[in-house]
Amino acid sequence: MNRTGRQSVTLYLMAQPTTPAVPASECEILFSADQIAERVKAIGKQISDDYKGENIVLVGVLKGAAIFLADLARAIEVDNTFDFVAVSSYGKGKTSSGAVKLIKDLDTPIEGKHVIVVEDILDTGLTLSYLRRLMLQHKPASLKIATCLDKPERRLVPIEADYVCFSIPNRFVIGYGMDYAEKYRNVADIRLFPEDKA
Ligand SMILES: O=P(O)(O)OC[C@H]1O[C@H](OP(=O)(O)OP(=O)(O)O)[C@H](O)[C@@H]1O
Ligand code: HPA
Ligand SMILES: [Mg+2]
Repeated sequence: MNRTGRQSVTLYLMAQPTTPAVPASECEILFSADQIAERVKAIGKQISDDYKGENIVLVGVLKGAAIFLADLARAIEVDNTFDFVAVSSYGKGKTSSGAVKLIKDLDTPIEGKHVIVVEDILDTGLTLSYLRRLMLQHKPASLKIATCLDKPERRLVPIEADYVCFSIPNRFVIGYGMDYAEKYRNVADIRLFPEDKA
């Protein structure tokens, strides 16, 4: 690379937003791993009762829902398989256009199946209302939504989940699959990210 190229790489790297240097241990615990496990077990039991004798397809929304889905699938006592979709949303901050795009589709058809879309968090509702509309086009036998967290104060579109582990106030959370700038997904508890660092 010539001298000019090297200089522009340096400038580019300097312009990148820095990832937060907040250790997870400094973020207040909202729900401990034990509290989460207890609620996931209860929701798993509720789903098992509601779908007795049926097969269920759990559809996880990458990446946030991966950890909740892994735990929920094992807490459900009726036969279940799982699949994943991924979406990308544009400008989810103050400049949100509300546009959501599918970037990974289902691997297996869900027509005639009992489907539960699994999310880590229901926030503005834009992701799940887009996915609900999309899933219904595939003509499942039934369609429900399970979310680990619900942040109802933030809703921009009307949508409710059928199964909710915890309802939370309007605070940014990390852990148990949820990220800030892709970090903290592996944190076992659900923690409050400090307002002044977000
Ligand atoms: O109700 P909404 O306002 O649409 O927000 C909820 C969605 O936002 C987060 O995903 P994100 O798109 O950040 O991607 P990720 O799952 O890979 O973290 C979260 O995992 C939900 O999928
Ligand atoms: O509070 C949150 N934390 C992480 N990801 C999110 N996506 C929507 N709300 C949140
Ligand atoms: Mg997500």
